[in-house]
Order: sequence, then C-alpha cells, then structure tokens
Amino acid sequence: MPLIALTGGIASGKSTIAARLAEHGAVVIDADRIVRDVQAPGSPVLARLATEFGAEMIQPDGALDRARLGARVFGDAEALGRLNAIVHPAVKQESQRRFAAALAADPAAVVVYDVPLLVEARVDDPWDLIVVADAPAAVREERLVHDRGLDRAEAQKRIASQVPDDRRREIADVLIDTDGSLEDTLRQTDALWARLRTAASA
Ligand SMILES: CC(C)(COP(=O)(O)OP(=O)(O)OC[C@H]1O[C@@H](n2cnc3c(N)ncnc32)[C@H](O)[C@@H]1O)[C@@H](O)C(=O)NCCC(=O)NCCS
Ligand SMILES: Nc1ncnc2c1ncn2[C@@H]1O[C@H](COP(=O)(O)OP(=O)(O)OP(=O)(O)O)[C@@H](O)[C@H]1O
Repeated sequence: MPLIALTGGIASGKSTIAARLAEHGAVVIDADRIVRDVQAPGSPVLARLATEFGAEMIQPDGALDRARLGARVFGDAEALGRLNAIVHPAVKQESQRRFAAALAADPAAVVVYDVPLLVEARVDDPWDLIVVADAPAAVREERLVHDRGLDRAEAQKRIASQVPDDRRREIADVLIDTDGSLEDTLRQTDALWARLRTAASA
C-alpha cells in the first residue's frame, strides 16, 4: 500500500488534487475532516479545548465555535501552539487508525493523506511519497479573500500561521504547480496518478 502525503499551504489546491486522485481510485483521508471528528460534541478533545480556551468556545448546541477559536489562535503563536498540542496527537492517532483500516479493506489501495500541516507536524512519518501543492502566498491570499470570503487580515494571519512555501518545497518528492488553471492542476495530477500506477505494477 503506497502511503502518500499531500500537503500545501492553505488554499493551495490540495482538495482539488485529492478529489481527482479519488476519481482515479485513491483512498483519500482528509486531516481537516479528522480534526472535526476528534473535536465532535462530547469528545475529550473538545473538553480540553474548553478548559484551555474558555467555556465560551462551545456553542449552545455543544459544538465547537470554530470562528471564535480561529479568531483567538490565528495571529497568536503561543495560543496556536496550545491548540496544536491538544489537537494534533488525537489527529495523528486517528489518521493512523484510518490508514490501517484502508489497508485492511484493500491491501493494494493507494492511500492519500490530505494534510495541511505536514512540515509542522508529520514530516518524519514513513511516507512513500510527499506531494506538495504549490501556489504563491499572494495568490492563496486572493483565493481566501475572493472565493472563501475571509477578510484580508484574517487571510494573512492564517497564511502566516503556516511554514513559508520554501519549507514545503524542500521536502517535496513531487511538486504540483497550482498557480495556473484548474486544467493545469488536473493534468499534473493525472501524470502523478500514471506514475503511481506504473510504480505499483513494477
Ligand atoms: C482553529 C479552528 C477551530 C478553525 O476552524 P475553521 O473551520 O475556521 O478552519 P478549518 O479547520 O476548516 O481549517 C482550514 C485551514 O486552516 C488552516 N489551519 C487550521 N488549523 C491550523 C493550525 N493549527 N495551524 C496552521 N494552519 C491551520 C489549514 O490550512 C486548514 O486547511 C480549526 O482549524 C482547528 O481546530 N485547528 C487546529 C487543528 C489543526 O492543526 N488543523 C490543521 C490540519 S491537522
Ligand atoms: N490551478 C488551480 N489549482 C487548484 N485550485 C485552484 C486553481 N486555480 C484556482 N483554484 C481555486 O483555489 C481554491 C483552492 O482551494 P482548495 O480547497 O482546493 O485548497 P486546499 O489546499 O484544500 O485548502 P485548505 O488548506 O483550506 O483545505 C479553490 O477554490 C480552487 O477552485
């Protein structure tokens, strides 16, 4: 089972690449999805977040107030570090459980882990291949403002909460340039899939 890490800064196009790989047959495991699952109402992670950041971080329906916690941590490195220390171990454990489940279901599966914070949190794991979606920070900032409706200061804080682009490029086995058209990104993704298929049958 090849285990592939797909990383990139916020709004670099990871989801676009992951969706295309899934169409080809890859099993995609999404770290942002796991984050939400381990923070579900009633979870131990959510209880620790309330202790650390205040009960007002929990909404009346029991769910995490994501906008409120985001406003608290992005732009405050110390608070972000405390958030990461609570959430990341649970995400690591759950992701490894999902990799094992994918392997058990199909030993030949190509498993792709869509993970924004690879350099920051998981670079030393035993990946067979590291794929990096790469678009300049200025382009990603525009996408956050125009496509996702973040205000500019918020977008800049999120980008600044992650390592700079060159740190991701340094660890890339495959770099997908996501600064062009969507068709360009899909073409590069198809080429990656062809490479994975060839490696699997060799
Ligand atoms: C702070 C929270 C509640 C904000 O939630 P929100 O719904 O606004 O954002 P969402 O979770 O969808 O994340 C969107 C993007 O923000 C970036 N981001 C999220 N968390 C972080 C972080 N701790 N450091 C840097 N960038 C981050 C990623 O690029 C991610 O894809 C949430 O992001 C969170 O709990 N983050 C901590 C867990 C984490 O590190 N997640 C990143 C992947 S493991
Ligand atoms: N060449 C391109 N490749 C990929 N995405 C592009 C491209 N041009 C524009 N986009 C747009 O950029 C946005 C990238 O968002 P996407 O959700 O794929 O990024 P992401 O890396 O998964 O973000 P996040 O870290 O927030 O999960 C999408 O709205 C997509 O349509």
